[in-house]
Amino acid sequence: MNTDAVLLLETVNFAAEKHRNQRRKDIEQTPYINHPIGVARILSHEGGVTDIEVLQAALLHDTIEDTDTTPAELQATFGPVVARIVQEVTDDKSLPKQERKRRQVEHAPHCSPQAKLVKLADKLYNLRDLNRCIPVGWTAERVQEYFLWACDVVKGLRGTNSVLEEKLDELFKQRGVQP
Ligand SMILES: Nc1nc2c(ncn2[C@@H]2O[C@H](COP(=O)(O)OP(=O)(O)O)[C@@H](OP(=O)(O)OP(=O)(O)O)[C@H]2O)c(=O)[nH]1
Repeated sequence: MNTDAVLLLETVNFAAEKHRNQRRKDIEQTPYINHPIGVARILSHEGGVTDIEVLQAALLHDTIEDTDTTPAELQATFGPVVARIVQEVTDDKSLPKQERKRRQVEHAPHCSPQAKLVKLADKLYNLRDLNRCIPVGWTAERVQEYFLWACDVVKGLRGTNSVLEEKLDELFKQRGVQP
């Protein structure tokens, strides 16, 4: 097997173990790992991304934010570039939600191109997921607010991958959100 395939298997296995007890917020309680795998697949399959470190960071993108994984652990296991990309896309969960959301909008234009790719694919996955089914307890207004906020974040990520950006724009248009 080639080196990239071995690396991706190691990475997806690490993410699966870290997220093993977590579920998505949908009624079916989909295993959480479906999300990072789907984000990495959007990048490779739709975005044409072949940079292995970006694909690894996509698989790991929620490990620091949502599990006991530390930046040092990612650095030791996957190297400094992957660890840095994951840190760039990690929210500080100790902050109040509105402040976290505000910081994402503010921070987006200052991310590296690699982190911008992960963020674009993450938003595309989550918006498609909202179209597929509404998370338990969410109102239609909350869904619309997520679209509006995601549009603001994406504004700061533009000029990174035209295919992903066009697909996001189509979703915003369907919701009447002005990109
Ligand atoms: N659409 C959808 N999202 C789900 C589902 N299950 C979990 N999520 C996650 O919920 C988050 C969005 O929910 P919010 O209420 O806005 O944020 P919060 O969980 O961080 O407080 C996203 O994570 P995040 O890391 O905060 O991403 P982002 O909000 O920074 O884009 C998304 O990945 C689901 O079934 N459908």
